[in-house]
Amino acid sequence: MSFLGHRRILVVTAVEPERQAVLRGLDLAGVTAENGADSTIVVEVGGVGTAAAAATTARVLALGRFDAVLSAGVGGGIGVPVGGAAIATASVAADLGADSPEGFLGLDELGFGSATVAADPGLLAALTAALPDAAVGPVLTVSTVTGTLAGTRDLLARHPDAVAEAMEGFGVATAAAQVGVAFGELRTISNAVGPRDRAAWRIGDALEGLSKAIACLAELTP
Ligand SMILES: O=C(O)c1cccc(C(=O)CC[C@H]2O[C@@H](n3cnc4c(=O)[nH]cnc43)[C@H](O)[C@@H]2O)c1
Repeated sequence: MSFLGHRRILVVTAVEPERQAVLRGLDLAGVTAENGADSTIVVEVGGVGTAAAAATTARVLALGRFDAVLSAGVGGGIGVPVGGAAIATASVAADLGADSPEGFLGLDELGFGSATVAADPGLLAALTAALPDAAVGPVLTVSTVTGTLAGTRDLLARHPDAVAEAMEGFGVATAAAQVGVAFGELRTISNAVGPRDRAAWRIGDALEGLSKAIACLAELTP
């Protein structure tokens, strides 16, 4: 059996409710995920933020049992409605750099490497085929959730094609790239990126969307 065209896939979520949503989706499709030695799919909680996500991903990938990793969870939508899905063409560390009177200077401009990790083309193709209604574009990874109009405008000016914002993708991607494992990112939308309105977040809708998306992925897999 395979999942998304891969023999052994690791799914990394930030928090346990996201892991449970992924497991419900697999269950809906009749796929069993266990954190055991023989599983096709293993779902791990990595923690919130890039450091925890990268460390967890690196630790689990070091077992050498995986040929793909998917960063999955809820996220802020950029032109994508609550409950909808966003698939990353790349994960971008959008606030990794330096501020300056002239504006933000990213990692690339500073000469310290790249703030972008592209999704694996095969994994991206499998995700978009299974989820034809999902938005497809760069998914931004931030350390601080965007919460002001000025911050939103700055971010969108720098990343006009971005479809979502979350806090882990770049960390998972960096760990995957270092060991040559295929990487992808899937987000379902809990809130719009914009001025902070925590009461408007719909985590439940996004988790339900995540379960449905994962079920679609599993059903499409031969
Ligand atoms: O209420 C808050 O201020 C708050 C601050 C930090 C994190 C949270 C979470 O709920 C973390 C869970 C998870 O959610 C992802 N997420 C969801 N929406 C966004 C967003 O608009 N921008 C960035 N990340 C978002 C993120 O990946 C976290 O892991 C709440």
